[in-house]
Amino acid sequence: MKITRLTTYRVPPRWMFLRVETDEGLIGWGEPVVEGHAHAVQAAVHELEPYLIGQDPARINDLWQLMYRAGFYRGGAVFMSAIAGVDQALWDIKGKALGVPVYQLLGGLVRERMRTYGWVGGDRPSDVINAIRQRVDAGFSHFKLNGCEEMGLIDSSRAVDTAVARVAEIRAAFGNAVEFGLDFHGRVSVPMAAVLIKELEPLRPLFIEEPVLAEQAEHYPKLAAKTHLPLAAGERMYSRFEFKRVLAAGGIAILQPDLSHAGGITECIKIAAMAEAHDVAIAPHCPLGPIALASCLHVDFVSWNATLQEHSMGIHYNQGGEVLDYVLNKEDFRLDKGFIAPNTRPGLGVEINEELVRERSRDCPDWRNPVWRHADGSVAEW
Ligand SMILES: O=C(O)[C@H](O)[C@@H](O)[C@@H](O)[C@H](O)CO
Ligand SMILES: [Mg+2]
Repeated sequence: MKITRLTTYRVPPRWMFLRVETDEGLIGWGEPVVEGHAHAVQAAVHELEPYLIGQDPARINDLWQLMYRAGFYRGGAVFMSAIAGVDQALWDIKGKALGVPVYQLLGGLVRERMRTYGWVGGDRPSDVINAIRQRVDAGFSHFKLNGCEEMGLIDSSRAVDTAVARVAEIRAAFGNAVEFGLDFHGRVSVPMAAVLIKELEPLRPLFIEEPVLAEQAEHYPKLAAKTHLPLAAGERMYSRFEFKRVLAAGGIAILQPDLSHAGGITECIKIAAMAEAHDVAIAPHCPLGPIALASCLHVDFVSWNATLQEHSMGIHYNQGGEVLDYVLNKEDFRLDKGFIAPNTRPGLGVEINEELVRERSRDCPDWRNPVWRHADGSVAEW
């Protein structure tokens, strides 16, 4: 079998799908995208074509190394997301060719169901109580919300108290019947993270995500030494070569590689194994579409240390498109009180509505995240 064509489709709300064709008629789908940079990733995917066209799609490991090493420059969000989408599509083809789901190719199930969580509260986490109540009434118990709005390098006790008060409302309304991660979203500086985490401790969030920006990763161990709250990070790290340093330094209890940013299934399986060796959990990051989510779940179902899976159903970013819009087999993504069962279809298990993908890709608006500024006019981390 040989790879014959790569076609990319930028689709609302902010995703990109990759369709890989073969000379035997088998099609594989991937989701290479960095939110807000779809055009860059689209170019990076098509730059990989000389390494892929005419190649045997079964040789996933060799093609992964070729895509990673042959172009001399490597790593980073754009290149690794391009590789991720191709990798996902190659696993999809392999599973379809052999008639088995990808998790079977990776050694089979380690669990019967996987716990997931969704977002509440939006960019500026307001009205989370009603959002959580709706989800609790539907049987869900695990969520994530932004831990704060923009935060100055050195900010005030009022800013800290506002963030803490919102979380206190959740505990007051639901007690410990719910679990939630607080995403600092890279908005919090190293000094303010220590202050904010300390004030949040009594409210016992399940984890603190991106307590500081990935470029401040050397501070993770120091922050972890000051708190008992589990720290989580990974959505802005793009290969096992980045994760190895974080694991060696310690401080992170939950790694969150993104299956569409960190090199795909081939790479994230390796990251999961490295994490397990350090007694670190994985909770793959996934604010994206169905192919990314399916890829996460195949890694979850074969990784003993996978604990939580993010999904983007109902996420505040999904204006103009929802996770299952492009999926024909919606029933395979049903959440039962937040848990999801393994998808037993061959490959990744996503039956793509190709006609809708082509239609929605024709005039797909560019999504960009908002640009925030502090009161003094300086750029704020979003
Ligand atoms: O944890 C999460 O889902 C992420 O922080 C998410 O909010 C961002 O990655 C967003 O997708 C960037 O455009
Ligand atoms: Mg996050």
